[in-house]
Amino acid sequence: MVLKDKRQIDKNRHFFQSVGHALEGIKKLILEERNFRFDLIITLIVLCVGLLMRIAIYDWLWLFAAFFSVIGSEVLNSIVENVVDLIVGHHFDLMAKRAKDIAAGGVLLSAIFAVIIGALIFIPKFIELINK
Ligand SMILES: Nc1ncnc2c1ncn2[C@@H]1O[C@H](COP(=O)(O)OP(=O)(O)OP(=O)(O)O)[C@@H](O)[C@H]1O
Repeated sequence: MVLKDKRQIDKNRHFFQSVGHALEGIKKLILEERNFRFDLIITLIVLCVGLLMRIAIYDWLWLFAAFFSVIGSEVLNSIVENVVDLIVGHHFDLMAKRAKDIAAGGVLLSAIFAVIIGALIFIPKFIELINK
């Protein structure tokens, strides 16, 4: 049964099996993708600062939009890298470079979005703290 599951290529039979595979994917992201771990650490730090500064619910909504934008694009980047590697292996290929660079560009754009959101929320709070 376990062996069969490990080599499964047919559809998941029930909801919990799908969730199990999704959790396995998240575990792989955490263990094998350095940039994903970096994003999680930054997210945790920003969460702690947000809690300490007691930011408003409206600010939390923007922060979570930023977190999931970065994490989502990092996941897409990992998918592209894995699929490209699966197709071309270790050969240099201009289309592989194009796909990987575009995926990395998506991560950079969402990181810029997150930095802008963070700056708009936290810079006024820090200025307020300094002027107290
Ligand atoms: N098969 C390939 N053919 C051509 N260029 C490639 C190939 N594989 C990787 N590259 C180039 O090398 C860069 C880094 O490769 P890759 O994305 O696999 O490394 P990485 O360290 O996992 O990247 P990231 O920092 O996004 O996690 C790519 O953005 C691309 O420019």
